[in-house]
Amino acid sequence: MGCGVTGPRRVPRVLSIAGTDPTGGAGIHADLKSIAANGGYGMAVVTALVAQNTQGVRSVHVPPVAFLAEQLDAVSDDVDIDAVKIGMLAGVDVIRAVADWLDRVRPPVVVLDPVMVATSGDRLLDADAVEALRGLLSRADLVTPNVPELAILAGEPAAGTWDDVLEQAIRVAAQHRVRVLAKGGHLTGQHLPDALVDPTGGTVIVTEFSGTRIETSNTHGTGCSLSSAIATLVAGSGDWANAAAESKRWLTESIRHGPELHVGVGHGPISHFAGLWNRGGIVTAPTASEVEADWWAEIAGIRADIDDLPFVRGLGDGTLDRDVFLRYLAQDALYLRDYARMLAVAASLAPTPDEQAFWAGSAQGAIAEEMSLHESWLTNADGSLRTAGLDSVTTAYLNHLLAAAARSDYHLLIAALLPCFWVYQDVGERLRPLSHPEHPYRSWLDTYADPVFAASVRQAIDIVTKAATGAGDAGRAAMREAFRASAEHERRFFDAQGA
Ligand SMILES: Nc1ncnc2c1ncn2[C@@H]1O[C@H](COP(=O)(O)OP(=O)(O)O)[C@@H](O)[C@H]1O
Ligand SMILES: Cc1ncc(COP(=O)(O)OP(=O)(O)O)c(N)n1
Repeated sequence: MGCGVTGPRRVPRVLSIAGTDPTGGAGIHADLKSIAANGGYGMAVVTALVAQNTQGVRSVHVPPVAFLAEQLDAVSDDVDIDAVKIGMLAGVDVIRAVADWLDRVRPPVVVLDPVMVATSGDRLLDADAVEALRGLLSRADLVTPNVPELAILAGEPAAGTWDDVLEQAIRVAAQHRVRVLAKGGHLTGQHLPDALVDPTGGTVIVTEFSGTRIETSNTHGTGCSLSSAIATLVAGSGDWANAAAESKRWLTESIRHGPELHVGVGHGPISHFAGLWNRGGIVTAPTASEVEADWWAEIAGIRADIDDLPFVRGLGDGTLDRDVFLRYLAQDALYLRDYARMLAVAASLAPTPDEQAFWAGSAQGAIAEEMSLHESWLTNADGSLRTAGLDSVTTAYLNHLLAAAARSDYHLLIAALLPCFWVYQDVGERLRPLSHPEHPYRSWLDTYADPVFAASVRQAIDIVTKAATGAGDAGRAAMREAFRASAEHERRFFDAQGA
């Protein structure tokens, strides 16, 4: 069985073919925001320039249709389009040009919002263009009419109840063999459902999405935004019902925050990015090197204290009592045995094969180091092993690591594991030059010259700081604290045996 590894998310490339709204609430402006808010890369081809604001439409200018065709070709000649959302089409000539282009390019997802009349009551589609618009239905995968638009597509009077809306949507869906998103915005009442009517599997499947009407006048561009969101999400997942459900959830959140924007005095826009902003979307993350500098500075005091410890000084100048040193190494060997286990847990939680291999390799390295300590230092003259039990300082350090591992939180665990690499190497860097042929701890000091160890410290720092950049503010703060606490345990570990 192949176990896939998640790569970077593919960003759907979504084209909006629609009119403009200089106040940014509807048309291509709303579409681009909606596409971005739902994780897509937005592109736009303008069908009509509309002088409008939150109070209404003042005039419409439709550029020559040949220029529309040029815009469409400019995009499709260059970009692989994952989804198209079609909004305001203005008139018959524009509809024909878009239909021709769709027939040539055949984008994989086409969502048609059959824009006919704005909230203000102003026409956005010529009266004689309705039949041409019906002709586009067969080229769409989903059509998203509001109540009056659905009635016009059905050639019937507008529905007055949700049940009537659903029946009308089923008739339109069956007649044109196209999915219809029936929307309840133009009905009255607290309950405000939408429903996906899907005839594409032979029988018509109706999936209803319940909702509650928000008391607000910020509903300008809701239809544009909803249809763009669905096009974007379905391009990513292929799941129409889920895309519609998620889009409605996002739209509801965005409608709720619309009034905070204070845009216009009429029907104001929705706040497309409110959810993102509220969840930290405009906070920039530090780079990995900024995290590295910040964390290193955070433990500067601990590092200075370590350098000053009698144990470390004695280790450097060779005056350290041998028995004290051996007690230290005995604890180190005990520590390494469990540290290797935590490294193996990190390997099991790692999100990529490279990181998995790194932690697994480090676990193996820690066990090898423990075994070599026994061989070279902890074997008594009679061949027996010098034994020791875990002291309280080693136990506390291991408990800190165990707690991080027990939470199965990869980020937290690797932050807690890092000081054993980094602080150890840092201390060694300063001790190593003190080594000389007669130094009693020469072989131990010289291990710090090992370039393989230096490379693995570098890799550990890179992995952990990169993970921290993507961990979010709270996650990064927790990682920093786990890192600091481990550095403090390192200090106590050096200090524990006295000197
Ligand atoms: N006041 C509101 N509260 C919550 N959702 C709304 C509100 N008004 C519209 N919606 C939602 O906005 C979307 C568009 O609705 P609708 O008004 O029916 O279409 P259009 O904007 O195309 O005229 C639908 O998902 C609908 O449920
Ligand atoms: C250029 C343009 N296109 C569409 C609309 C209508 O937008 P819609 O999403 O239907 O929003 P309402 O304003 O009708 O709720 C528009 N005004 N301008």
